[in-house]
Amino acid sequence: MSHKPTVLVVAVALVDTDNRVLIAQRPEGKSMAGLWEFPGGKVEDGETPELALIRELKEELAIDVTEACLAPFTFASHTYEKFHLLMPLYVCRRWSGFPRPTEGQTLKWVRANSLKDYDMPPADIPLVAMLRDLL
Ligand SMILES: Nc1nc2c([nH]c(=O)n2[C@H]2C[C@H](O)[C@@H](COP(=O)(O)OP(=O)(O)OP(=O)(O)O)O2)c(=O)[nH]1
Ligand SMILES: [Mg+2]
Repeated sequence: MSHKPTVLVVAVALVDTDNRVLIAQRPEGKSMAGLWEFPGGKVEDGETPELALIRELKEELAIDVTEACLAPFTFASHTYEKFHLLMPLYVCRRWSGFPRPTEGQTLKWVRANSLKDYDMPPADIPLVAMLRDLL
């Protein structure tokens, strides 16, 4: 029996017309600083996962996404030292606006085959393999 809380985080693979995926490098001062991740964040009380992701994409990348453009793809379920992460991953190919780093992150568009060259949180490793198969 584990006493770790389960934390619900939503994330997205934004895919452009060249089939590249957007990743963001977590800034200094945050947990797992320096690692590359899929944009997203924690689902807050009273939010659906989709509305949380729409909010996070506005906050972190200044883009607008609609719920209809969020396709559920897979999820991560990973035990960290202090909590268990449950993280649905959506795929999104349509948004409005041009993604820009509003929170000090570094953004990068990467081919699915090259995602393995970026240091990502351990929870993300299985997701990378699935994206490689999809794209
Ligand atoms: N966004 C995101 N978080 C991930 C990924 N992989 C992974 O282990 N995580 C973990 C890191 C964090 O512990 C948690 C997300 O927390 P966060 O700090 O980004 O949450 P947030 O955007 O709501 O930001 P904050 O207001 O809590 O600072 O999930 C990923 O690919 N994307
Ligand atoms: Mg975040």
